[in-house]
Amino acid sequence: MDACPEFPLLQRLKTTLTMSLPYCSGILEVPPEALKLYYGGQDARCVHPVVASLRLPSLSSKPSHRFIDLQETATSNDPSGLEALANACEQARFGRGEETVLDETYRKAGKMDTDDFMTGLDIEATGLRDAVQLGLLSDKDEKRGVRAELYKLNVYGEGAFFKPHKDTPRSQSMFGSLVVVFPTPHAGGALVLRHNDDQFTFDAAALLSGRTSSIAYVAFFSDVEHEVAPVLSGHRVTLTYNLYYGTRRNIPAPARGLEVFQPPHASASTVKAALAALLDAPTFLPRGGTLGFGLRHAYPIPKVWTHGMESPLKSLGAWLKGSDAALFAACTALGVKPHLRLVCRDYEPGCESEIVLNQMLELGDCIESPEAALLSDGGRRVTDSYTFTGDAQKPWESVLYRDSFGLTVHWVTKASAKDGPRSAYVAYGNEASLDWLYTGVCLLVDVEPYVYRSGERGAWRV
Ligand SMILES: O=C(O)CCC(=O)C(=O)O
Ligand SMILES: [Fe+2]
Repeated sequence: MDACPEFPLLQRLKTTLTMSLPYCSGILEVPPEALKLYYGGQDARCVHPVVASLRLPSLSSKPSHRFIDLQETATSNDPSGLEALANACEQARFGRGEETVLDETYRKAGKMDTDDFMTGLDIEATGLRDAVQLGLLSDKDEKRGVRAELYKLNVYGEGAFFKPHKDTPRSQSMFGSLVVVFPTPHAGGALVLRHNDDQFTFDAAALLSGRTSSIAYVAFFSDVEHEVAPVLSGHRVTLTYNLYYGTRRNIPAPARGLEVFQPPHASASTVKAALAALLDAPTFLPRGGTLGFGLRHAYPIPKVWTHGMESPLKSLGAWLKGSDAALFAACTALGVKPHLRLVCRDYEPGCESEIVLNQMLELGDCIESPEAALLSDGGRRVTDSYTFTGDAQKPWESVLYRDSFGLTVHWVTKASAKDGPRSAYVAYGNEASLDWLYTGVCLLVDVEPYVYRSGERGAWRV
């Protein structure tokens, strides 16, 4: 019999939570003003959408000022507004070597410069900039912040395309591009991305089908080659933004109305499906147990904890982001309670066991055995600790500590030992010395025995 038949399911869950991609994509529901577009010469940028909408009749009577509600085009059969927008565009050029060239065998599309139009889409207020930051920057870079600079409006009519290329970085801090696709009726025009040996397709026409108040977005790093396949019918209207590293900032949880497709870890429904498939396997933890996940993002937890400070775990649930938020939501949706905990290990040289805490402790200044102090203050020892390796030959790496009162934890992803708060204590060995209790933050999930979870309460089946 296969030693670990649920291996592919574990692998899927781990990959879902940790996979890093060179791009992110999704759909965002936006307010009506975000789909309003003013164009037609220098003055278009000076027209505030609210003021402009009051003055529409006089505006539209002037041929140099035009307005289009892209939401209306999504439901009407009259393409004249989109044709007028397409006609107001110039032919798009592109960079070839040192030059900017026009070559319709390589790129066929219309373009408008930022001086000549004004979009009602506010990428800050709608949460789009945050979605890009969350989806594209890894754990290590996530606090760098993203600044998005509007670059062009493009209209790809029937037969328009853009052959494979990489975007020209406009400065050293430019690291990528963001493309927003409006819900205008069109077919074809998928964006194909290539990176190393991987290929990804972002088909906005398919993603937006049946939606009138959403935009589709894709953001990718500058080293990603990409091409726009020919548009088969209709008009593909896009905004492109150059992405720069910005100033450090914390990012909030995903915006309302945001549906993330990539990366998978930022989508609660993808994480839920992967976790549900694992819990549905009769061979996985047949007698129940505890699943452990290290949090993958950094949080504004005070680094040094002293007695009297608020519990660092108290408000963390509301702060979770990206994969952590998705995992928490997925557990809740499946009816398995996620518990945020601190875990410490290696606090004593040579001792590899872990102790899980539900609050931070201050050990004080006369500690001979920090381990005993932690255990007497509510800490629980992980007596059987298994870490998923991702290696089919030896799926679990285990550390067993013979003690029948502790916890058995199966770590799908491991908590980094030092990303939580820490507190100082004086350890007495041969001589007294200042030492630190280091903690990591993790999420523990109690899994019921298979007979219970597969019964009536197996509500996680999706
Ligand atoms: O419209 C797209 O999806 C990509 C456009 C593009 O590659 C560009 O403008 O450089
Ligand atoms: Fe491009």
